[in-house]
Amino acid sequence: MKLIRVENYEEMSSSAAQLVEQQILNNSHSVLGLATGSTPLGLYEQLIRGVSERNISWQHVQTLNLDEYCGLAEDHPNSYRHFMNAKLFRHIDIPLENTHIPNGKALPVEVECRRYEALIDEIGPPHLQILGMGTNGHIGFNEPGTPETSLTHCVQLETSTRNSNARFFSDRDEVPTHAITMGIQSILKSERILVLASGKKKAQAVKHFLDGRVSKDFPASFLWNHNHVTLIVDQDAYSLAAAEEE
Ligand SMILES: N[C@@H]1[C@@H](O)[C@H](O)[C@@H](COP(=O)(O)O)O[C@@H]1O
Repeated sequence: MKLIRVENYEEMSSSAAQLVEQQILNNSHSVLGLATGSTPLGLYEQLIRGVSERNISWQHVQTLNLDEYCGLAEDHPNSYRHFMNAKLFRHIDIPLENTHIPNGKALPVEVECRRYEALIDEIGPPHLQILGMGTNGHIGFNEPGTPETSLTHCVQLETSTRNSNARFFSDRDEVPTHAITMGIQSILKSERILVLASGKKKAQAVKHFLDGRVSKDFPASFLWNHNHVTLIVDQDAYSLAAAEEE
């Protein structure tokens, strides 16, 4: 695991953008694994600027997103499809048909999960997968207890996850109870994985992750079983791990 320590959120976002853009420059037909949440927003802003300022072309790039809420239509303001279109896809030159996100409305959900896993194998796996980390160590929506062998599946969201994501909804009760997520195994198929963590609220999770113990109680720890993981942390997110070093 490669650890990159930076000052703050802006530096984390620009270091991550450099790695993503380098991947696209190396291979214009790159497959990128993308994440939602507030962590990658600064990265996406940088990538949008990269199109006009650094001539990065997304024309042949394909993207696979990690997860989607069950029961929300694509045009629902809180669906991850809506988020990705608004925060990235609409502002870059990627053809929308090259962007893939599980369909939260598809039924039966098991069939949608199998379709998505087959898609990962068909067009992917990603050359580079971007990940945020939940405060409980979740990656995608793989909550504690998820086995390492998991493929794309439907999960019941933990109360803590629903609470932290409630800020995006007008009412906590509107936060969906279930989501479709790529499994741990699906994520580990990626060639390289880039994990981002910023802010004090991630400090405990970062410290836990860096202790290196692999356990299904902390899903991000399975990343230690992958050979090409880079973690970019800012000072606040690293603060508890740093305190331990002293
Ligand atoms: N499903 C997403 C994850 O993919 C994301 O990485 C995580 C952290 O979110 P944030 O970046 O807002 O802290 O929580 C959400 O529940």
